[in-house]
Amino acid sequence: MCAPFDPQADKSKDEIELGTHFLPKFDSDGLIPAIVTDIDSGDVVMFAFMNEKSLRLTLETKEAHYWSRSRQELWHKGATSGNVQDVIELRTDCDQDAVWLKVRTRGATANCHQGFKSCFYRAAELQDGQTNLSFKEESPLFDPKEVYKK
Ligand SMILES: N=c1c2ncn([C@@H]3O[C@H](COP(=O)(O)OP(=O)(O)OP(=O)(O)O)[C@@H](O)[C@H]3O)c2ncn1[C@@H]1O[C@H](COP(=O)(O)O)[C@@H](O)[C@H]1O
Ligand SMILES: [Mg+2]
Ligand SMILES: [Zn+2]
Repeated sequence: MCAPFDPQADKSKDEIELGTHFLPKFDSDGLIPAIVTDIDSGDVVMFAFMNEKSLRLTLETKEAHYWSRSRQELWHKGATSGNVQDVIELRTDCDQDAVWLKVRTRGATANCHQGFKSCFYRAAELQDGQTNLSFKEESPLFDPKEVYKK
């Protein structure tokens, strides 16, 4: 099936940056970065990539779909864990080479496969010449071993 958006190639800068047509720019691997935030808190909860198919499925179903580079497969987030991300708004940036998904997450409301609300659950800080990570979320919202059985 045809994607409900045109490729960016051969479009003018004004059409891309100030127009009203979605003209996503995929990189040489056919991927576009997706930043994901929680609709209520505004926190960044995930960063992943989409290909044309996952972007189309996300627009059609209003549930986040990605392309997993490590698993080399289309990934409907939450298919195993139940933590489906309902997409409330999907934005693109000025030059349309990144997307921003504002989501409400189902189930345990954890977006990370480690059970945390956000994948960004640790902060880096320089201490005595060493950069240490400190946990910004107290504990995971689910037990990954139980949920993913691996
Ligand atoms: N559920 C997740 C998941 N949730 C969030 N993330 C984050 O999503 C990002 C992209 O995922 P991947 O690592 O698969 O893809 P990638 O970053 O393109 O590939 P690499 O460069 O890391 O190899 C990573 O930064 C992860 O931290 C997850 N990454 C992988 N999973 C796996 O997805 C499978 C299905 O989980 P559910 O979708 O929750 O059912 C399980 O096997 C999980 O382990
Ligand atoms: Mg990764
Ligand atoms: Zn994560």
